[in-house]
Amino acid sequence: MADAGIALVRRPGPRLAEGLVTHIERRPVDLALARRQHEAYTAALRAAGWAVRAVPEADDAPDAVFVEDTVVVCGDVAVLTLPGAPERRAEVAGTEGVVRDLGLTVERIAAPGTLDGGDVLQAGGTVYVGRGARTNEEGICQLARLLGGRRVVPVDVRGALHLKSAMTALPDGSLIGVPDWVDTSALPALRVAPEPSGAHVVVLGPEHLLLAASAPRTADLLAADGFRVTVVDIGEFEALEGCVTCLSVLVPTRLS
Ligand SMILES: NC(=O)NCCC[C@H](N)C(=O)O
Repeated sequence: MADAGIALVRRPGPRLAEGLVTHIERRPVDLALARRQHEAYTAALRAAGWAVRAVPEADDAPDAVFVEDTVVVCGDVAVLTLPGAPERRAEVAGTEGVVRDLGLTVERIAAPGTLDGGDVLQAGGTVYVGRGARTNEEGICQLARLLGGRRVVPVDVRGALHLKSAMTALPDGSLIGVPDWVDTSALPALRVAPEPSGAHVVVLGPEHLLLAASAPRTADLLAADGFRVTVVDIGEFEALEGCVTCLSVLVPTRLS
């Protein structure tokens, strides 16, 4: 059964260990283990009802596995990004082919705008966009125009790579994360995640969440709230500042 929608993923390439690190110390990455972790992550999406669609691999792009950063899907519109890190811009072409195949309306961020998908958090009817090292004001303005009609709220991010490194949303649109990493004055209440990696929650279904194994206290907290919580070990991606959110783009089934 795969009725939740389509999940875009991209397998880790041979140069994964060369991926960018900004806020953490570089440590070695075990490519074979990363590939196994990615398969388990993909299996968790499938088990939750998502039809997994592979974006063509991009072997020369070490960070290509973090496919979320290449596109923002909002309703029927797919906005191809212009990643803030020049090293990552070649990743977008492969994603474009797939979103065109899905029949989405394709738009794109253009220079001098920059925008990473990891900075875009859709929560309820609001689109929060992180303003920081990877996403600039011009990128946010372009996104707001392309998503015309949606409420777009810029949020300053400090000390974290992306907005979704710092906070994500639960199925009811409420926020969970690390208050020190975002300008909370732009936000409604932000529930404090007991550990930093608990800031990253993927909504697999109305009562089903995906979390990293490195966030056991957050997993317990959300399970106590009544959520079904699936946990995956993504340690080799966390070594490159990745999280559960950035390894996929979920395109929910549109009900008509
Ligand atoms: N959305 C995300 O959180 N993406 C993680 C990207 C990690 C990658 N090493 C980078 O620095 O771009």
